[in-house]
Amino acid sequence: MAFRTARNLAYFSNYIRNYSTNGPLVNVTVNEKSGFATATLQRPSVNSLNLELLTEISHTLQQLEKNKCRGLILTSASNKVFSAGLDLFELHKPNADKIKQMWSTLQEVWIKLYGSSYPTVAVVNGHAPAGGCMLALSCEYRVMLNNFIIGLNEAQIGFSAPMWLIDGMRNTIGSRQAEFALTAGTLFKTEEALKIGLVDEVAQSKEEAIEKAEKFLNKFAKIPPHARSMTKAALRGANIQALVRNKDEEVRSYVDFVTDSQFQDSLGEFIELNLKQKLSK
Ligand SMILES: CCCC/C=C\CC(=O)SCCNC(=O)CCNC(=O)[C@H](O)C(C)(C)COP(=O)(O)OP(=O)(O)OC[C@H]1O[C@@H](n2cnc3c(N)ncnc32)[C@H](O)[C@@H]1OP(=O)(O)O
Repeated sequence: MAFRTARNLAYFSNYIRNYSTNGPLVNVTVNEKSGFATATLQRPSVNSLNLELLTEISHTLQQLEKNKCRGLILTSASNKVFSAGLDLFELHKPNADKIKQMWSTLQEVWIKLYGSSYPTVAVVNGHAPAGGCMLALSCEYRVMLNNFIIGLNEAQIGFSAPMWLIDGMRNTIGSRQAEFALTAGTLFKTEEALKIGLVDEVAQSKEEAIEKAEKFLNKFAKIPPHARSMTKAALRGANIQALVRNKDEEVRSYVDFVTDSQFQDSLGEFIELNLKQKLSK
């Protein structure tokens, strides 16, 4: 194929890069000029994290690392929900093998996103409870749109967030606020989240949020990427290593916990109370 113009060439290379990372549940576009990638979660209707979506996010992060991504903006195709967290219908009356894979892939996603060598921003353009908040917290910067909620509400559902996520929350909002928030399973409105430092900026539209995200990523334009990533690794490495050491044990105890009848009862009640779609009896 002959490239008649530089524009044609740029279009083709953009196509190749999109092609290599895109899947049905995560759309990735790369701005050839800035080198920034935008990964858009698009699992209808609320980007709940089932095994398929988690696997695709994990694959996307791996590809971005391999392609020496200059910066990532993580966002949602929905204008109401960034991500509703783990797929609660898949946690209810589960297949133990699938739950095992789900948790292990969730750990992988956190390790890759929290530990990425490139800078990351979450454009939180919708609600972000539990696993949705986890994705946003793994990024280095959060820009959130007004009138949504974000937080780690695991306690309300009947379990505790894992240690690595508690540490992420603590590092972001401080120990005292983290203790209040996690023990009560608080979901914060955008303005409240800004006040406690759970999000960094508020935007009125997705376009404005993307602009703010790019402005954050551009701060690193003159910083040598290896110096930036070494510093990030020094700051985040201990948390990652703690999970890596305990990965299999955590999966085992999580599977035991989720399959226990006491948790299943409390999850069933939560679903009945909070989600429109009722359980099939
Ligand atoms: C994260 C790492 C460690 C911790 C591990 C796990 C923690 C978790 O992630 S557990 C998941 C916790 N998630 C929640 O508590 C969110 C529950 N959902 C909501 O609060 C609301 O749905 C939400 C605020 C996200 C959106 O509200 P609405 O815009 O009003 O939408 P609906 O409530 O009508 O929901 C639309 C549609 O989506 C289904 N849904 C919502 N959340 C989930 C979910 N987590 N899993 C699966 N499905 C979900 C809901 O049932 C509706 O379905 P339909 O009735 O078929 O339309």
